Amino acid sequence: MVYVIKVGGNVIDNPELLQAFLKDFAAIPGKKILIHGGGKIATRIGDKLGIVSNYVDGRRITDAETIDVVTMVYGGLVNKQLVAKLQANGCNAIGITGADANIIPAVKRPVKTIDYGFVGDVDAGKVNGGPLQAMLEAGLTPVFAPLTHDGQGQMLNTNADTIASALAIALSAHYPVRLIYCFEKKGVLKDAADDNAVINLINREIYQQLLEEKILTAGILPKLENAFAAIESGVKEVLIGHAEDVIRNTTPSVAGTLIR
Ligand SMILES: Nc1ncnc2c1ncn2[C@@H]1O[C@H](COP(=O)(O)OP(=O)(O)O)[C@@H](O)[C@H]1O
Ligand SMILES: CC(=O)N[C@@H](CCC(=O)OP(=O)(O)O)C(=O)O
Repeated sequence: MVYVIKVGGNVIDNPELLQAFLKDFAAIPGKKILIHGGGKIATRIGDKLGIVSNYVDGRRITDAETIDVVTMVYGGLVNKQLVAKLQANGCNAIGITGADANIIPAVKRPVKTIDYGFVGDVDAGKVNGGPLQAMLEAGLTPVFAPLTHDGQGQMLNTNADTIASALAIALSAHYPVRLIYCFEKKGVLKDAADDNAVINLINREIYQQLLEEKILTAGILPKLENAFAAIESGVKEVLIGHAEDVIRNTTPSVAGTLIR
């Protein structure tokens, strides 16, 4: 089993939670990949530079100045800090973006009603799993920043949940894969204000119902859409759960929300 694990910005932003998560992640035996977000840190550093962040439907409008900020923040600061902390925990991490070894080619999102700027759309079928497999077989743990490229020299900003799903799909051609979304809630909640109202299982039918009841909002929607995309393209299991439960979620007795 290969574990493809995504950790979100709210965990990265919380030093204690992050430290505990990285220690647990490092302790997971076998082949694994980490994908990180960092949207909040990019916003903060952008603000310091006078480059204000704008979002539409949870996606950052990435103009020419913003792609430079996110390339620095995700590909540099966040990625390398995570790698150094994993190394300190005995995990042989290698930090990369989707441009490295051409693992994630993407297409700049076409302008329709909204111009997202340098945002990359990924076709999971075009992900190059080969270099990833070579790293895993060499005992390395790839750590991905949420960045892709257009093959013509331009870096692109891609949502980290989408990258995790695309990498999980590409690897599922070679290994059984469990995709785990780790964030600061115990799972998908039936009531966003009640941290204990975890929905244990979501299938397409339940998902439709939850959408109609308007229980799901903002941040959780891209996670679920990417989770279903993964399940429907060969990924064996997808879990959405708390970063504190990451070890448990690599065992059969899972905590959080299972997507089926
Ligand atoms: N039904 C729900 N269950 C869990 N989280 C929800 C729900 N509806 C909205 N959310 C929000 O979605 C957020 C997660 O999205 P996001 O911040 O993008 O995650 P990440 O930290 O992984 O990048 C949570 O912090 C939570 O506030
Ligand atoms: C295109 C787009 O929106 N990209 C995201 C990438 C970072 C991300 O996904 O971070 P979290 O997982 O912490 O939300 C952004 O710049 O915010």
